[in-house]
This record gives sequence, structure tokens and C-alpha cells, in this order.
Amino acid sequence: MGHDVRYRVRGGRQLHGTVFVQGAKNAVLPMIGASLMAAKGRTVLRNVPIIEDVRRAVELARAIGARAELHETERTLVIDASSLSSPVLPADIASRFRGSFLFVPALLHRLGEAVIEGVGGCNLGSRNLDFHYNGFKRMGATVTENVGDDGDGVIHIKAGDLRGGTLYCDTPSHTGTENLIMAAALAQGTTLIKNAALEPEVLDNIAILQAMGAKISGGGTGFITVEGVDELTAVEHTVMPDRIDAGVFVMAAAITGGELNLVGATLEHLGVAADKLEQMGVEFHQQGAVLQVRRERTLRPINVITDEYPGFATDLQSPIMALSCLADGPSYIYERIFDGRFKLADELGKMGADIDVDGNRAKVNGPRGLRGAEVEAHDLRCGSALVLAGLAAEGETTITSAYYLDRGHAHTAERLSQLGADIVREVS
Ligand SMILES: CC(=O)N[C@H]1[C@@H](OP(=O)(O)OP(=O)(O)OC[C@H]2O[C@@H](n3ccc(=O)[nH]c3=O)[C@H](O)[C@@H]2O)O[C@H](CO)[C@@H](O)[C@@H]1O
Ligand SMILES: C=C(OP(=O)(O)O)C(=O)O
Repeated sequence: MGHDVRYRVRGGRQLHGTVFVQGAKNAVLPMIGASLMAAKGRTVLRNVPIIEDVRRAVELARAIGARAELHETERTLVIDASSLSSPVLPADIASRFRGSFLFVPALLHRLGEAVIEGVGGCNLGSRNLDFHYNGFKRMGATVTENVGDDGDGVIHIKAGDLRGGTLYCDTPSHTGTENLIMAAALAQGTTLIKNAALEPEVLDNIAILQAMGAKISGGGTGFITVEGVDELTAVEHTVMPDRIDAGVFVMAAAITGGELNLVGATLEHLGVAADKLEQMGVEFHQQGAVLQVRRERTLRPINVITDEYPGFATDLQSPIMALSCLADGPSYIYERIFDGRFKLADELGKMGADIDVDGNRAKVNGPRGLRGAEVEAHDLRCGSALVLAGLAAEGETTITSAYYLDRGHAHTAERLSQLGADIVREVS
């Protein structure tokens, strides 16, 4: 806290070699939330990405009374939630990452209430939580907002006896679906969740919950049914690979004209992004659990519309904006999920890019040679996109506010350096 993290990248090197895709940020965070629902035993999570969001989640788990040990070298997290003691998700930790809100179902079931002093996550425009709150209310909870000592709103959810019902998401919210599934898992009776998210991480979270004893069916169909059970048991589970981390490394190969083997990457998990990257000139070759990628041809321009899975992931929108700066003609990007996810355009502009933004649409006028500059990571994927731009730029790029990047990508400088990049991480 309070330190400025910067990455310095000197561009112009092609990347070659083998890289290990990290465990998925958006899978491990709900799993930590799920592990807090087990009143006995110790949960063991393997292939845990060593990212700042996981460190914050460990701090938050401890703040509510759980014992949590992160074994960084082994990428293993052990959680004993037998003695949860506080329903308060304190602002100084919870407001630093979005996944903090995934602790709410465990608090409701284990302590009968949750006090939310803040919820963080990247600032991408509106990030509402009404689907979560409405779902909890339909299950019998009461939700009230009070103004805290510092003037900020504090949300208090009282569970009462949570009971199953018919719930829905107006749009298939990723964490909304996970929170409603977890709330339903220990509720009385049956819950139907309509318009549920289809993301692979949601399915991985269903898998761990099922192993814990939850009765969940319909994952991946948009209609999820949950039969409430009396208790959940601590289990051991391996976190799935991070498809966004994989996508960024695909683009690192593409933007430098290199060739990489991505260990643990699954082409299917990239959804429409794989097709768009192929259209741009990336060649994929899946060999078991290793995805081989290379780009030899000139990059072609692309049209991208972000959408829920299996559509083009919004978390890969910034990285492909950086890539399309080098494409041989204008690319068009329509951001449908978030209403404020184009802060990157101005930063790329400092590096010589020419991007017109109009509301949620952007036109990237390629090709433009990029040159090194001092730029700011306004959010996590803005950070990964600026690293990509730096890899292709002439001269040195300094990326400030890079804590955001560290929120979601593990060992960025080490992994890229091993592939031939000239990149260092600095903390001051
Ligand atoms: C920790 C985690 O898993 N984060 C991911 C998750 O965020 P997160 O789960 O927060 O994203 P959602 O799918 O919930 O949000 C998508 C859109 O739905 C709206 N919405 C959502 C919930 C709600 O109650 N009301 C509402 O209006 C949001 O304002 C946003 O415009 O999915 C996003 C979309 O794939 C990803 O970018 C994030 O990396
Ligand atoms: C938006 C993101 O994460 P979060 O929801 O955790 O802010 C992201 O991973 O790009």
C-alpha cells in the first residue's frame, strides 16, 4: 500500500519460448469465497495465481476470522474457515478488489449478516450490484445502506433464514451468478437462477462447490438449479488456467511477430477472441494442453464486439486495442459490457497511436509505429495492453500505477523476460 509500481519496457524484441499460463484470477476469487462456507476442515486450492488480488483476498479472509496460508512457491492456498468471527468486510481491504463481494454468501450463512464497507475492482464505469442484492432479497435477506463515519455508504445485509426461490440476472453477470449460486447452496429448498453466466470460471466454481457437497445442475446452460444442502465440506481443488492471461501472451507473440508455447492454454476458452486473432494473422496449433501461437504475416485490421462468454471477452478488449494499432488499416471496437473502458486510448495516443473514441465505440487507425513514452495503467487490462504496446514500441516505455497490472497478472516481468523481452518491474 502506498508504493508506486512501475514497469519499464524496451521494445523491439521478438518473443520466443515456453510460458506457463497462471491460474485464473476470476476462478480463484469465488473459490476463496466458497471455501469460507465450509464450517469444518481445511480447503486446499492449487495452481493459485500469485497476484495482488489473491493477497488481498487472504488478508480479507483473515480479517473475518479465517486462517489462510498462501504458499507462494507452491502456488497453494490453505484455508481453515472453522472460526469466522466478524461479518465486516473492512474498506481498507475490500475496496481494493472486486472479488471481495464474493465473501458475502459465506458471511450470510455462517454469521447471519454481512457488512460491506466497500467493494473495489477496476474502475470501468458503472459496476452495479443490483442483481446480487435483488437476489439476496428474494431469498429473504434485508439490505440496508447507512452512512459510515467517513461519509461513505456501508451496506448491511441481514440473512434471516435464506430460502430458495426463482432468481435472475438481467444480464448474465459473472460474479452475480457466482454469488447467487453460493447463497443458494446452503439455503433451504430449491433455487432457479435464470440468465446465468456461462464463463468457464463460473463452471469451475460450480465444480468445487459440487465437490464440497452442493447440489447444482445446469451450469453452462443459462438456467442453474440449486438444491440447498445443510453443510459443505472442505476439499482440495486445482484452479483452472487463466484465459485472459493466455490471451495476453497470445497477443505478446502477435505484437512482436514471435512464436510461443502456452502451457495450460485452451483455445476453446478464448471463445470468439481466438477467431478474431486468427483473422488478424495469428496461427494457433493446440497440442494437448499446450497452445502454440505465432504470427508471421502482416497484422490485419479487425472488428471487435465485446460480449459475455463465448463472445469476445471485455478483459481482452484493451489488449487487442494495443495490437490493432499495428494492423494494416482501421479496426473497430465496440465495448458492450462496460461503459468506461477506453481510458487506454489516450495512453496509447502518447505512444503515437491514432484512436478515435465515441462513447463505447473506438476506431483504431492503423498502422502506426509506436514509440516509448511514460504512460499510466488506469486499470488492470489497460496495464497489460500498455505492456504489449511497450514490447512493440521503439525505445523505452514506462508504465506507472502498475499495481493494477499486478492485481491480475503474476510475475509479468519474469515471464516475459524468459521469452526474450526487455522488461523490469520497479517499486518506489
Ligand atoms: C472478479 C471477476 O470475476 N471479475 C470479472 C467479472 O466482473 P463482474 O462480475 O463485476 O462483471 P459483471 O458480469 O457482473 O458485470 C457486467 C455488466 O453488468 C452490469 N451489472 C452487473 C451486476 C449487477 O448486479 N448489475 C449490473 O448492472 C455491470 O454494471 C457491468 O456493466 O466479469 C467481468 C465481465 O466479464 C470481467 O470484466 C471481470 O474481470
Ligand atoms: C475488470 C477486471 O477485474 P475486476 O472485476 O476484478 O475488477 C479484470 O480482470 O479485468
